Amino acid sequence: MLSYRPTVAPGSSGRLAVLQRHLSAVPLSGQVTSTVYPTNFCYTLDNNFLTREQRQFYEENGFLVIKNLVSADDIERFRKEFERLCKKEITVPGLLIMRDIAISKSEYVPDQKAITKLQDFQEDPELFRYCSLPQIVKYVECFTGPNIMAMHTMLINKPPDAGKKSSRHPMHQDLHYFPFRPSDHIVCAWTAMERIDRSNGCLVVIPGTHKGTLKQHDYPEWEGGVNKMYHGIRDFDLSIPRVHLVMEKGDTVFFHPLLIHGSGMNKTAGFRKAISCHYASADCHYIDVKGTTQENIETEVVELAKKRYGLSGLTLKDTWMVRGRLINGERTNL
Ligand SMILES: CC(C)CC(=O)SCCNC(=O)CCNC(=O)[C@H](O)C(C)(C)COP(=O)(O)OP(=O)(O)OC[C@H]1O[C@@H](n2cnc3c(N)ncnc32)[C@H](O)[C@@H]1OP(=O)(O)O
Ligand SMILES: Nc1ncnc2c1ncn2[C@@H]1O[C@H](COP(=O)(O)OP(=O)(O)OP(=O)(O)O)[C@@H](O)[C@H]1O
Ligand SMILES: O=C(O)CCC(=O)C(=O)O
Ligand SMILES: [Fe+2]
Ligand SMILES: [Mg+2]
Repeated sequence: MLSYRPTVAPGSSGRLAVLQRHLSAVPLSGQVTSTVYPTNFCYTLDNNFLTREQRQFYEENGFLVIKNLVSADDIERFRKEFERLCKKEITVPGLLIMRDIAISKSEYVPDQKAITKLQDFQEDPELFRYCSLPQIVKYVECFTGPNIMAMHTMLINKPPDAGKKSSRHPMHQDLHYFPFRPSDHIVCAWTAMERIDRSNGCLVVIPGTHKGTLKQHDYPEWEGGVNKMYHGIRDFDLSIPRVHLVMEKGDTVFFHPLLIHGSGMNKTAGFRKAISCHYASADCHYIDVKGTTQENIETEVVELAKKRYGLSGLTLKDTWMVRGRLINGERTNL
């Protein structure tokens, strides 16, 4: 059985040392049991696929790392497809190609290497294969139940930092972007396409924050600029201990949409790659975000849709309805 050892930010407090010991001790993958579980789990479902340890870990921490879940062959295929898209050998409806703010504002002549992220690849059959990989969907079902929608897809190509620290992703909760609930039936799968550690900007999480509420998000006040829509938690206290998820190629983390996370600066010369999908139960329902902390992101997304597609009068809900794709079961609500 494999076990998972995170690294911990400097200045680890006693509390964090305890957490680290806890994290290292827990076996996280490889076993399917038919144990009957007690009923006090609220973030995972009773489908007997996760081990009791895996369930307990997710319940307490809001994330679960499964080692070596995606094969090197599949990752190679995603990488090739990414290159074809960057070189514009193919075009895909709805695909959003985003450059890093520091690169977009510089004299730098953009080539495929200037791309920081592909979003909304649901119409690209090769990349979308990621979202349907059976070994991923098996885990997803433990959080969403059998009616599964792929709501949001990304291939993140974190560039070498251009010296402005804009390759960082501020600490945030993904639920800020989502006008659907309940949050416990939403989960992100994020797969490392190569080894990812602190040198190239790994995911950084604050364990247990999935038990909290959705916080106010705004643009952080970063001197070197912030990428479009990279909102962060307002007045975020950086003294709170963070856990750095060091992952090998193919390792996959499943995490709750309220889990506070971000990613560090890429200090290497390479483009750090990860592929991800946010899934939700098709039985979730849309909410109106007017008058909530999510109103600011709705305004931005709606403005962008207007600029790109000339459509006015959209809501955040509309932009998600068109992107969602059924993966399993029945498309009931979303
Ligand atoms: C859970 C999940 C949802 C969490 C997240 O994914 S958070 C991040 C979400 N991010 C996004 O959705 C990013 C969306 N990206 C975009 O909308 C686009 O890439 C844009 C930023 C609008 C740029 O697209 P496009 O218009 O095609 O690019 P152009 O090169 O023509 O530039 C147009 C104006 O936009 C600026 N720009 C380009 N890239 C960025 C950037 N990364 N951040 C901020 N501003 C940017 C660019 O400088 C230009 O500005 P002006 O010269 O018009 O003032
Ligand atoms: N000044 C800041 N304001 C807001 N968020 C920050 C700030 N500095 C870092 N962060 C965020 O904190 C998270 C983790 O950053 P951290 O510095 O711990 O990781 P790192 O850069 O990968 O590692 P290292 O500390 O080894 O450089 C990232 O999401 C990053 O964007
Ligand atoms: O840096 C990454 O790979 C993760 C980014 C992220 O958390 C997001 O786009 O929501
Ligand atoms: Fe995120
Ligand atoms: Mg740092």
